[in-house]
This record gives sequence, C-alpha cells and structure tokens, in this order.
Amino acid sequence: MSNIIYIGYEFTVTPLQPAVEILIAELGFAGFESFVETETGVTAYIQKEEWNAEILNDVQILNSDEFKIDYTFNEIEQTNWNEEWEKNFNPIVVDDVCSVRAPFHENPNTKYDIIIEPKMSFGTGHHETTHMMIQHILKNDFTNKSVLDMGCGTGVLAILTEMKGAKPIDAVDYDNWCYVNSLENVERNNCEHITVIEGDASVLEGKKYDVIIANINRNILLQDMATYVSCLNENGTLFLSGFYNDDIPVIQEACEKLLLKFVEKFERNQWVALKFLN
Ligand SMILES: C[S@@+](CC[C@H](N)C(=O)[O-])C[C@H]1O[C@@H](n2cnc3c(N)ncnc32)[C@H](O)[C@@H]1O
Repeated sequence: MSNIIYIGYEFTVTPLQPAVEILIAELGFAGFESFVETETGVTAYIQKEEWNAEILNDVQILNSDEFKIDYTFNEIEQTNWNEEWEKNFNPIVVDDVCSVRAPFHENPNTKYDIIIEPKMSFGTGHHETTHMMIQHILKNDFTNKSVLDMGCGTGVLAILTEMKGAKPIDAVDYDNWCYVNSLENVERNNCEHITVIEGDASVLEGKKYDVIIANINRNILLQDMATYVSCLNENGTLFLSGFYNDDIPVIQEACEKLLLKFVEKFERNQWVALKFLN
C-alpha cells in the first residue's frame, strides 16, 4: 500500500459549463491526475511531490472574465480521498456495449462489464482519453492478438482487450499503486491472460506485440515512442492518447518518422486518441 500524499483543490465555478470542462482539461495538462465534479465546480487532486506553488500559473481559464472561479486547497489523507471517490464514482457506459463500474454498482447488463475499484489510479472511464481508448478497442479485432497496455492505470484497457479475445497481454505501469490496483482488478474481472508489470519502457526490451495501447501523456509518448515501435510486430497497431488536438502534429511527425501510418482519430473535449498502423 502506497502512502502518497495528495493536494486537493476545491474549485467553485460560476457558471459551471463549459468552464468546468475547460478547467479540468487545463488542470490535467498542468499535472493534476484526478477530478471529482461537484455541484458547485470540481475537486482536483495532484500528488504532493508533483505540486509546486506556481502550479496554477498556466491555467488560463482562472484569468477569464467570462467565469468566476474561486478555490481553496489542502493536503488530503489517502483514506479521505478514497471515501470521496467512493461517493462520487458513477458507472459509465461506452457506446451501449461496455460499462466501467465499481463492485457496488448495479449490473447494467452490457456485453463487456468491467468492474474496477480505482482508488488512486487513473482509469475509471470518466476521463475522455480512457473513454476514447475504450471506443478504439471496441471497434477493432483483438482475437488472439498479443497486446501491451502501457501506462495501464487501473488495468481497465487491458481487461477490455482480454474480454475481446486478446492474449497474451502485458499491462505495465511505473506507479506502484497502479501496479497493485491493476493486479486487483485483473483478478476481480477473472482475467487469465494479463501479466501486470511494474516499470517503464525499460521493461520492454526484446518484447513484441501485435497491438500497443498507450494512454499516457505527450512528453512520455514522444520520449518512448521509438521503444514502443521497436516492440510492434509487422502490420501491428498502435493506439495513442493522453494529449490534445493541438499536439497531433508533433505526435504524428514522431510516428511517421518511425514509418507508422496514421489511420483514425477520436476527439472529445479537445483530447484525442489516435490509431496508427505499422
Ligand atoms: C492517463 S493514465 C491512463 C490509465 C489507463 N490506461 C486509462 O486509459 O485509463 C496514464 C498512466 O500512465 C502511467 N505512466 C506515466 N508515465 C509512465 C511511464 N513512463 N511508464 C509507465 N507508466 C507510466 C501513470 O502512472 C498512469 O497510470
């Protein structure tokens, strides 16, 4: 069990939309990793070791004349954060066929019913990037494909690929909490073909996959892209997310330098998820 300390910011936003959406996008970019929408705005969390006093300097919407945004912040005990999450985690259904829910939610009877207890890990399906990666996975054939889920968070994407017939699957995350949480969720969903690995791109040496899924962030993707592509089989597929529409040119250029071909883009609230072929 990790003893990471978080800083929680409670933002009060008037009027709520579209300001809350923009605020969450900008905070995500600044390094905040979890968000809980409230009746009056949003609560956002960042690890204390990622935090600094200037963290909000680049969050432009705070200077907007169109919206009034106030905030307070304080250190959050891990246990309090979990209670907050449990109160606020609503089940989601993607394209009527895939649900992501907690064990205590009612079964929505979807074809792919993923049960997740995310605690501190990213990947409840609420985030645009997870949602779009789920859409890519739903749309593509995974039967007997070997898969790497890089930056697996809760393991939600790896679990869905197994439900769609993929095997074997490696789910990798450098964060110990995510590693432990993915192990728990893999077991909770009775998956048999997923190996959860704690580490970064350095654990990929010598490995090969038919499909690589990486929902991380622009800088890590650019840094590790060559390693991912070296692990991709001929005619393999790479799905990337964790960045904005404006980042596409730099991501696409990096992929094309490695001879990948751009195939398809999904977009939600300025976030994007791209598909490339080898
Ligand atoms: C945006 S979350 C995605 C989680 C999940 N795959 C999803 O789609 O909901 C990114 C994850 O990547 C992990 N991560 C960030 N940098 C990494 C790196 N260099 N190597 C491995 N994992 C990394 C983080 O710990 C986090 O769990």
